[in-house]
Amino acid sequence: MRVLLIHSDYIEYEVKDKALKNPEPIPDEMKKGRMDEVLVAFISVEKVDEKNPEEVVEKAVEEIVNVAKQVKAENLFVYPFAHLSSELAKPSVALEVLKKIEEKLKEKGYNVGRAPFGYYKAFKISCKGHPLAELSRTIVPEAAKEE
Ligand SMILES: Nc1ncnc2c1ncn2[C@@H]1O[C@H](CO)[C@@H](NC(=O)[C@@H](N)CO)[C@H]1O
Repeated sequence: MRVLLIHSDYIEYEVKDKALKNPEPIPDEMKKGRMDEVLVAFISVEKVDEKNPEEVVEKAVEEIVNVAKQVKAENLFVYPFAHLSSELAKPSVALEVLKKIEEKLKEKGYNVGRAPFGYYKAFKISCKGHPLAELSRTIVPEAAKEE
């Protein structure tokens, strides 16, 4: 899994078109979204993550919470982003992993938004530009490390 973390004044998105034959079904209110004072996590779920999705969910949540505490962000935004890797997991696994990350972050008390999965989206983001405002993480299941 590849994660790009951007501490932002805001992020906003608008769904434009289907990028998959069967994108995630979404209600009208999810076709546009905005979150302010937010730590945005652009996430590419990778093929290697299919070896242990539960483990990469736990590790991703830990990494995101770690950075959220450092930058004092209470709002988090999970953004499905298929452009951080050339070895992508299949969409069914990716969507489940992203939903689990969202769920577990909420369980930890954060306000969590998520952009719809399987669509082309226009988006605007305002990076805060401080030293910890742009970070990236690579997360792999332990099993993959032994190979
Ligand atoms: N392994 C994966 N990890 C993260 N997201 C993934 C994925 N496989 C499919 N998607 C989603 O389907 C859209 C088309 O690839 C993706 N759309 C995007 O990445 C938008 N930024 C438009 O390009 C994304 O919503």
